[in-house]
Amino acid sequence: MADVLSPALQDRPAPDKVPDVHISIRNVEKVYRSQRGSVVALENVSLDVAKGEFVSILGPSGCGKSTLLKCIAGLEPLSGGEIFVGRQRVAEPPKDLGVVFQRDILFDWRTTLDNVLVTVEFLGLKRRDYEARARSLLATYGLAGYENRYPWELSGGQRQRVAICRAMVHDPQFLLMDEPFGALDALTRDELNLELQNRWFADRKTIIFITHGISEAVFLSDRVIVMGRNPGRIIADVKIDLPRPRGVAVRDTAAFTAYTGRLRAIMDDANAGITHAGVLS
Ligand SMILES: Nc1ncnc2c1ncn2[C@@H]1O[C@H](COP(=O)(O)OP(=O)(O)OP(=O)(O)O)[C@@H](O)[C@H]1O
Repeated sequence: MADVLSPALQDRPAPDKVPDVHISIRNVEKVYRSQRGSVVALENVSLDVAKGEFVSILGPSGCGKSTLLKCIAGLEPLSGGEIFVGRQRVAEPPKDLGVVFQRDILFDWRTTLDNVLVTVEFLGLKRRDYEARARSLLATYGLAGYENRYPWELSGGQRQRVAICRAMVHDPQFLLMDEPFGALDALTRDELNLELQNRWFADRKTIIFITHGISEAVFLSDRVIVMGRNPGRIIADVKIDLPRPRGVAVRDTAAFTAYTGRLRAIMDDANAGITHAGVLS
């Protein structure tokens, strides 16, 4: 984990000239303006995510993690810079995208299966073409037999599994996850981390995962990005070089502890407002 300066992203070739870059965030600025003044939520944020890569974003509250995610998802207009998903410059929500939010936002009047198929309806796709996949995804996430239950009949962990199935039902190539397990108890969170990792290992979707959990980020990720605040910006980019697939026992290894220790120190600096001159690799 040597400290090295990364090459300036603006000096790299255009995203459509780099075949394995899936998401390219280039010099992104986001300013929220209101009658009470302006908030610079993101300043000069640049990040490339490769196809099939699992990248987590850590950072103190208010550093712009959710804003960045909404910009990638085409849900917030940029104040500057540009974002590419594949060869497409993001101007509206990309179809090839699944999003999971911290709160599952299931519709109470819809069954589990109908909640999963919401995405298909929203995208104007034919429900019958996706029903078998929806059932199979639910089975993969341990929800076979729950297809006709309503959200209020499910536990928090089960609801979040439904939300993940809903994000994946149209087989998108990339997933954005905003603290999807933040509201769950530690045991359920561990279980879902393991499931997500195994699923990712099989599918190799490109995933950007926001979390406050350092251990969760190290466990799941190929790289962990740390953001600082005022203004929101990237202060570190740490490659997690641990063998895959990872079992829970990896957390007891010295290498894992070294990563969490290093990231905790960077997070402490971020909380204290200390700026890192370079980017870690
Ligand atoms: N719609 C908005 N209008 C004005 N300011 C906003 C808006 N949304 C977010 N902000 C501000 O932008 C900054 C970044 O917010 P954001 O929600 O992206 O941070 P975050 O890192 O996701 O925080 P948390 O970890 O607490 O969820 C904060 O200062 C926040 O107050």
